[in-house]
Amino acid sequence: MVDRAHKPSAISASSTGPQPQVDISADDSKVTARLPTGDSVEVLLYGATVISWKSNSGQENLWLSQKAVLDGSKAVRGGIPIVFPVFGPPPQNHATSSLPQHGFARSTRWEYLGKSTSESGALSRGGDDSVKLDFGLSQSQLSPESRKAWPYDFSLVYSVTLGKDGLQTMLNVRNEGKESFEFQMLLHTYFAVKNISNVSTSGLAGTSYIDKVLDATEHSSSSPTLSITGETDRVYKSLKQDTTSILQDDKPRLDVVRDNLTDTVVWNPWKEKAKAMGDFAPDEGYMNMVCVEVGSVDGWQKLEGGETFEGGQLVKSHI
Ligand SMILES: O=P(O)(O)OC[C@H]1O[C@@H](O)[C@H](O)[C@@H](O)[C@@H]1O
Repeated sequence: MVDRAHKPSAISASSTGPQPQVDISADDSKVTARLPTGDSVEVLLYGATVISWKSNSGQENLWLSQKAVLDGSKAVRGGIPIVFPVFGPPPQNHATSSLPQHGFARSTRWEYLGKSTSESGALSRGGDDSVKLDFGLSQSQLSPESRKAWPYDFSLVYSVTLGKDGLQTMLNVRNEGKESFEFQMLLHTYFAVKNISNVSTSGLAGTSYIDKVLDATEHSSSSPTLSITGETDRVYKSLKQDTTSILQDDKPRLDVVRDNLTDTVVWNPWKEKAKAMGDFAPDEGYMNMVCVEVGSVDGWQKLEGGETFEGGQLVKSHI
């Protein structure tokens, strides 16, 4: 059971005043929330994976594979899987070495901690409602294998806030033990796009990146935009701009604003790799997605006993 008391609220929430018209339903596998404006979000308890975020126009903003496994037997291919406590294949000779790629958070069932609603939060200008859904994961909820592989006393609170102006997802990490630990975190967001041929991203210039497709070494680019024209797997480090924008046909489609995080991964598997993934469908799905993943993955965050760290993103959709 995660203690929610340690969690600083990502937006102000209130339970007084007129009852907000937010529709929330929760069952054994997922939590769904819909605002009076029509915006909606669906969060699977497995991995606390956001699997759908629709704007009031009905437009889906996240890409989810048609073959995504949603029964809790495999990390979800699509939506927003949470990467913790290690990004990518774990390095040798590190406390995370025995963990699987991207850690355990995306493949463990989380607990729904409840909701709070607000009429004046950061995502609800002009008196409209927003809703914050909290999910928790702590050491006692891990499988025996994960607990053995990473034997630290931690708790995570993941807050998913839906407002008419966007979706905010914040991860709060707390060291509940006495021994310090190191971790990386990343929100592996699969964004839906109309056609990757006419997609570019901006806000990533003027900084170095590791190109995992080319040679896993450091590169830099001064170009203000990045077009995705083939397999792309870049880790941008210590970004100066807070916002990475996804443009479709030269028009802003989504803005991804980092909060207390410095790094961003841009990933598209392209044709061959997409086809080789058993849970990636349809084969041409790579044309309709791009991952822009905010995180802290360059080096490690260290928490002493009793310390907390919080980081995440605010995503705004232009349609
Ligand atoms: O197949 P997975 O484990 O979900 O990982 C998908 C991709 O995730 C990205 O974040 C990594 O940069 C890629 O290297 C990786 O291939």
